[in-house]
Order: sequence, then C-alpha cells, then structure tokens
Amino acid sequence: MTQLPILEVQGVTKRFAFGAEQITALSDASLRIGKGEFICLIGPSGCGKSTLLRMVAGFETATAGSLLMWGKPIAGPGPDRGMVFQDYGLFPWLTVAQNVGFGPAARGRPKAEVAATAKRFVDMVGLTRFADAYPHQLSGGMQQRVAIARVLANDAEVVLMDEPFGALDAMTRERLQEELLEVWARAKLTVLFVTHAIEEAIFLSDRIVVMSPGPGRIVADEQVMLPRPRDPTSPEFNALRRRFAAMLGGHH
Ligand SMILES: Nc1ncnc2c1ncn2[C@@H]1O[C@H](COP(=O)(O)OP(=O)(O)OP(=O)(O)O)[C@@H](O)[C@H]1O
Repeated sequence: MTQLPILEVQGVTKRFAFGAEQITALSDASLRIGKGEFICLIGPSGCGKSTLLRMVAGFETATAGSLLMWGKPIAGPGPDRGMVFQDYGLFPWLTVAQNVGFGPAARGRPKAEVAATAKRFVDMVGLTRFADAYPHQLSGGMQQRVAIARVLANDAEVVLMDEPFGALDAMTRERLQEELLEVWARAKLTVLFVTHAIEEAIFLSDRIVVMSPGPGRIVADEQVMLPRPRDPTSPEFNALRRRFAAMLGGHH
C-alpha cells in the first residue's frame, strides 16, 4: 500500500481494569487499511475483536499506541466512521427517507439539503421505491440497507460492523451478505467487519485478520484472492476454509 491508508492502527494495546486486576484485551496490534478494502476480523471469543472495532469507532481509547484516520489521530466517535448495529437500530416511527436523513437533520442542516441527502443515499442502496415505507414494512436485507444508507448520509467513509449476522439463520445470513457486498461495491465503502465464522469471512473479505486471545493479538493478516462472486462449494473456497480453520486451531 503506497497511498496513505484510510485507517492505521499502530502498536495498539488496550487494558481494562477488572476488579483489582487488569485484563489486556489487545496487545500491540498494528493494521493498515486502504480505502475501499473489505476487512474481516476473525477469532475466538475474547480475542479483542470488538475492542479493536470500538477503538476505531472512538468509543474506547487505547492504553498505548495510536489509531489514525487519514493520518489524523482518532479522538472520539465521528460521522466519518459509522457503526451498523446488529438490530440495525432504525427508528420505527420514521420512514426510510427520514431514517436516512436523521443525522443531517439532527445536525441542523436545511430541510431541502436533508431531503436531497436522504434521496441520494436511499437511491444508492437501491430503495428508491421504499423511501416512504416504514421499517416494519421492509425485509431484513432492506433494513440493513437503510442502516448503511443512514451511516453514509452522515458522510461515513468507514463502516464498522460487529457480528451483524451472528443471530440469523443461514439463508437470511447469506442473503444479507450478498446485499452488503453489493452496497460495498456500489458505494466504494471501506468495511471493517467482526465475525466468528470462517466461511463468512472468506465470502466477504479482501483481507482476513486473524486474532487470538489471552492477550488479544493479531496473529495473521491474509489477502483473499478468490474472484467474486465467491462460491462456498468450490475447491478453492474449501482449501481456504481448511487453512483458516488450522490457523484458528483448537478454537474452532
Ligand atoms: N469494558 C470492559 N471492561 C473490562 N473488560 C473488558 C471490557 N470490554 C472487553 N473486556 C475484556 O476484553 C477482552 C476482549 O473482549 P472483546 O469483547 O474485545 O473480545 P471479542 O473478541 O470481541 O469477543 P466476542 O467474540 O465474544 O465478542 C475480554 O477478555 C473481555 O472480557
């Protein structure tokens, strides 16, 4: 990567006080992420995936090391990094367009500008026909698109997702993965996505960052070179699945 990375994690350690003791949730983690990359963080429970994501979001600060966006220290949450929550966090009493325009409206932007911004991102995620629908009238995939459009309407360049599909059945999960890839490609997003699932990571990512616990560390950082759309039944996909399973060792 010769260009300035959109995100850079440099030697980041995070310790939490736990009673009289301290837990090292993350130890000396370093990562450079280029604009437009889709990166999955994978690893067993407690390896610090969420902690790393929350520090990038600005919800937590590092005990040591630094986190940068476009070369500038991340000092707290900001609209340039949007977290998409597991339940999408849509307001049920607002329409799709109103949900998407919520951020700019809350920041006091003029009405006409809010409407134009909402329309632009509702169109971008392919929901033009549903702009006036309410969340309960949408499928899970459409709700996910609204959540992503809402983050984008806040000028987010980086989308952060913490196991957004963890609780779903396999078919719904596959559909949402495909929807997410479509929006990622269309909006040229940079995505940092936390998952436990090897198959999900291989299906989605340009790069997989493998973490291990006790203390949380980055133990591998590998490109996924398979062409898209990916076929989870192909021999190449299976070979990668075995490789990552071996890397994750006894944890899977
Ligand atoms: N606010 C906190 N206070 C104390 N300890 C914490 C806090 N947040 C996380 N930890 C600890 O830090 C370690 C890493 O937690 P983290 O949630 O980042 O792991 P994870 O890899 O995301 O796990 P999971 O896959 O189960 O969500 C764990 O040991 C956890 O108990």
